[in-house]
Amino acid sequence: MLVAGTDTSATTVEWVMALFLNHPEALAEVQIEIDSVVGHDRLVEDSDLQNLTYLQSVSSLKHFDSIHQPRSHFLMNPLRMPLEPELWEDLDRFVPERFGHGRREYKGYKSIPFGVGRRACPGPGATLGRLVVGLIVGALIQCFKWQRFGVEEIDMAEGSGCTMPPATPVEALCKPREKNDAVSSQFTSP
Ligand code: HEM
Repeated sequence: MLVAGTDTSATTVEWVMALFLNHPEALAEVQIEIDSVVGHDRLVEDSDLQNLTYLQSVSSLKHFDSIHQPRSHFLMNPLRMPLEPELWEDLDRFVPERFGHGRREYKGYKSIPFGVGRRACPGPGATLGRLVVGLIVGALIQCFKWQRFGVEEIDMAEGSGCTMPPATPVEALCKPREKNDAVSSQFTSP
C-alpha cells in the first residue's frame, strides 16, 4: 500500500502543480471554484471533490499519463493510450475541459491511469489515487498563492523512474492566502 500510494501520488501532485503554474488562468479558475464550493472556514474534504469539477479536470490531465508501469502480463500498453491521436484530439493542447463536467477519461477505456478490473487501484467510488491527489492539490491551492519564479515555463520533460517524475524537480513561489488563515492553521493543529 505504501509503495503503491506514495511515489505515484507525490509525482502526480508535482505534475499537476506544474500544469497549474504554466497555466495561471486555470489556477485562478480553480481557486475561485474551491472558494465557492468549500469557502474559507474549513479545508477541502473528500466529499467536496465531486463538486470541484475543474480541479478534477486539470488533475486528470496528468493522471492521464503519470501511471506506474503496469504489473499485469496482459498485452496492452497503457502508457501509449493517452498519446494516441486516433483516441484524443489536440493532444498537445492544454484542454482540461475534455475531462470536465462529469465526463470520465475511462469512458470507452481511452485512458486507464488507475488500471482496470480486479487489480485496479482500489477506492470507494473514486480510486485512492484520484482521492489523494485531489485532496492534496485542492488544499495547496485553497491555502496558498502560487507562481513561477520568472516568466520561463516549468519544464514538462519527463525524467526516468517507474513513476515518471519530471526531469527537473518543480520549484515555485508560494505564500499563504490571508483570508484562509483559519483553514491553513489546521495543517499545524494537533
Ligand atoms: C496518482 C496516484 C495513483 C496512481 C496513478 C495509481 C495507479 C494504480 C494502477 C495503474 C494500479 C493497477 C496496477 C496493476 O494493474 O497491476 C494501482 C493499484 C493499486 N493502487 Fe494505486 N495509484 C495511485 C495512488 C494510490 C494510492 C494513494 C494508494 C493507497 C493509499 C494506492 C493503492 C493501490 C493498491 C493497493 C493497488 C493494488 C490493487 C491490487 O493489486 O489489488 N494507489 N494503482
